[in-house]
Amino acid sequence: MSDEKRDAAENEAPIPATSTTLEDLEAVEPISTGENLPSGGGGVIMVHGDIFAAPTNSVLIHACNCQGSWGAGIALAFKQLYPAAYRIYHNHCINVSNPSSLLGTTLLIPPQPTDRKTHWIACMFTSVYYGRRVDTPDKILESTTSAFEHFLNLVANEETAGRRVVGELHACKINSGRFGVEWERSRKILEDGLEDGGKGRVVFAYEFEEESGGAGGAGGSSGGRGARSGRARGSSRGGLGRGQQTLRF
Ligand SMILES: Nc1ncnc2c1ncn2[C@@H]1O[C@H](COP(=O)(O)OP(=O)(O)OC[C@H]2O[C@H](OP(=O)(O)O)[C@H](O)[C@@H]2O)[C@@H](O)[C@H]1O
Repeated sequence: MSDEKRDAAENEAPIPATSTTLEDLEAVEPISTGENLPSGGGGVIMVHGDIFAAPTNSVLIHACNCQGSWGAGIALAFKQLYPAAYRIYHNHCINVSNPSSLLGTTLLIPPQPTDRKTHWIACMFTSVYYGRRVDTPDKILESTTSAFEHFLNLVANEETAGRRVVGELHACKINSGRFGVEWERSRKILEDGLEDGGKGRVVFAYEFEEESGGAGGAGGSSGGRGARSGRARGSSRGGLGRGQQTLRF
């Protein structure tokens, strides 16, 4: 589908207030035991499961373009599950005179009372555009570095302000689907960012198996039902080095 057609389709697509997807989601209970956390220093811990089942008040981190569309991949699932947060993201993008000025920044959206799940959403602007006009991997990684630094500052500011609870940090394998950047390269940037300014924080990053028509794969499918079309794999605990543990959510 051309970018123009996709934009038009996205504008027409209704955002469901309730759906089977949302009902299903209510049944997903996170299992976060806190086992296998690195002692002392923070880092990235791989987990198996569904990011949308993260504990209440968690921050869900994903990569975004600067055009104000959550039209495909996991972003489409965010749009369906958090319509109020989507409107904040969309307005944030269309209210700047030059969308590319958002590149390398993060928008941290607090939990919205009208959204069904109490999650923060962190939108890391890592490419100006999407589809055929997506930035190069090197440029995306450069933007990821500054966006993640910005993100950690925003979290620290929220904690200092103390108005709202900022819970665990949970990320999908940012940039590794439609943006086409090898996950390990983005993971390294998160690790380095946490080492520099993470204050011992941990980011849980999700291994997520796609079923056909799911969100993954660079330049892949149109997204279908978005992230909910995938399924969690079984967990494996213990016996792994730091940064290689797997937990199940
Ligand atoms: N429920 C779930 N739980 C946990 N992990 C899940 C999941 N569902 C999918 N994943 C995984 O999440 C990773 C990211 O894969 P994606 O292709 O989505 O994102 P990306 O970061 O490469 O690219 C961003 C652009 O895609 C979007 O669409 P728009 O352009 O806005 O329309 C954005 O806005 C950007 O533009 C892949 O590993 C998926 O397996």
